[in-house]
Amino acid sequence: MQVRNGLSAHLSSIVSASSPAPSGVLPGGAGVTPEQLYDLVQNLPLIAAWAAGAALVLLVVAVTLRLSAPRVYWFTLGWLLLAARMRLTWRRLALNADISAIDRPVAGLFDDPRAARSRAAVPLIPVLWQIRPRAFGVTASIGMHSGQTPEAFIKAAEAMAHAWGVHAVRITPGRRGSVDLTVLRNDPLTGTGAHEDRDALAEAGRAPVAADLLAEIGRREDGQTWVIDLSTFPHWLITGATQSGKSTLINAAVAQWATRPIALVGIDCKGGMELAPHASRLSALACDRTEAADVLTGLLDEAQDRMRLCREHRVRNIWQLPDAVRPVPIVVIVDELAELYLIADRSEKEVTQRATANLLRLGQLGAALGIHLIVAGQRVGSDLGSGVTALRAQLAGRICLRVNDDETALMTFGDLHPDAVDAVQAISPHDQGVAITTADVGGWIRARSTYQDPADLDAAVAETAPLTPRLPRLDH
Ligand SMILES: Nc1ncnc2c1ncn2[C@@H]1O[C@H](COP(=O)(O)OP(=O)(O)OP(=O)(O)O)[C@@H](O)[C@H]1O
Repeated sequence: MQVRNGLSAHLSSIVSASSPAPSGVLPGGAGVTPEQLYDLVQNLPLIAAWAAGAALVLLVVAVTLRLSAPRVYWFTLGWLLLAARMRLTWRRLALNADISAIDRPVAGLFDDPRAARSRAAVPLIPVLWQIRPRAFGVTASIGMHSGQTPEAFIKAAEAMAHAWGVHAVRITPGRRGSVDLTVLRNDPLTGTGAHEDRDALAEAGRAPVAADLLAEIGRREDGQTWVIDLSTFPHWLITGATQSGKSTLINAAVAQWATRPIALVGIDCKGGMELAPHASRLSALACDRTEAADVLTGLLDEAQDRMRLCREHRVRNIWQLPDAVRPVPIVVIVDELAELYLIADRSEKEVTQRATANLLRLGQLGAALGIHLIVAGQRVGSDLGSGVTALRAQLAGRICLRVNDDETALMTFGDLHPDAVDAVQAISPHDQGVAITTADVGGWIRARSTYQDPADLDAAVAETAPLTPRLPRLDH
């Protein structure tokens, strides 16, 4: 009660501050008597408690809003916080990222040139203005100083994204003397929105359980489990010299997919030796190029059947089909890619062309139709023909174990992550099972497969033979 009286006295003091100052006011004409000041000091703990309480309530409201209504949160508070961060960091960012201009002293007509030279050069910070909220983030403009060009700002875009904790900053030249900023707070393609879509589909029972297509194969150097997740990267290229640990890694993944309702198809043009131990769990196994061409033709027919089914149900991929009609996913393992592409004599030309064209077509169509490619090779180079480069473009997931030639390292990572090529070349022959692999964040990472006895893996796969789905299109 005493506290309340104190606060009301303080409030009335504020009201009375606008009225003529009574006798005994503090010097300076602030209109605050020593009694009022005493009251104010007395009530400081209460005012602090109120402020802390209000801040806490605001925080709870903000967090709740952010979780339950992200859009409302963004347009009320989120963008203001981002704008404040942009303004607070702008000066330091401009200096560190080399986007400030220098005001060099110039001698005037009547100045002494030596005196002008002795004056210190002053950095000129470009003007950040017109920060406006948008659904994807904010837009803003930067007013450049004379002598500045948009290129310097384009180079600094990544530094801006880091300083402001956003997904990306895009810079476009604006009106003369300015550049326009588009600040994307999340990756609109893979951010929370995409996960929400997937969650919604999963709830409706129309999305694959992510774990169905995900195989755990080892550990990454950031401590996370190394996985091949076909729902993130539908097709994979795996390269590695002999004895680098390729088969161990692929077999570990196969042993997990084999326990699930997934069809496995093998293409092993070296006589089927590598995949032979899994034969009882494979829906089809091709052991030479002619068989490979036939199996791939069958898979393409299967892809066309699935396309027709999707069309009939007016959906864009098999995961949106009703459970009752949804076909099983198919994982096609191609061991030793070069065997499929290299032609020994002209008589093999037609069959090779058929096989490689079908493989490429599957890479282009397969992801939405639940047909996934795991393509492995000791050596993958441009000498295999332009078809290999076209196929590589479809294989977004990459794993490169130790290789014996630079070109294979370049073929595996040179197009997507040139900086990963050096990391591949640093893998020593003693590092069996160590690889550079595609990562969802950061592009690539070092990882090591978990070594499992091949005999154990073969036995585990053999036990799953009764689960083998039949693919009528591959029955010959
Ligand atoms: N993750 C691992 N940790 C430790 N050693 C491993 C690992 N993976 C493989 N190795 C070792 O490397 C040897 C070769 O592995 P693997 O057969 O998988 O290689 P590969 O690349 O398939 O060789 P090839 O092409 O000749 O068949 C294995 O016998 C094993 O001793």
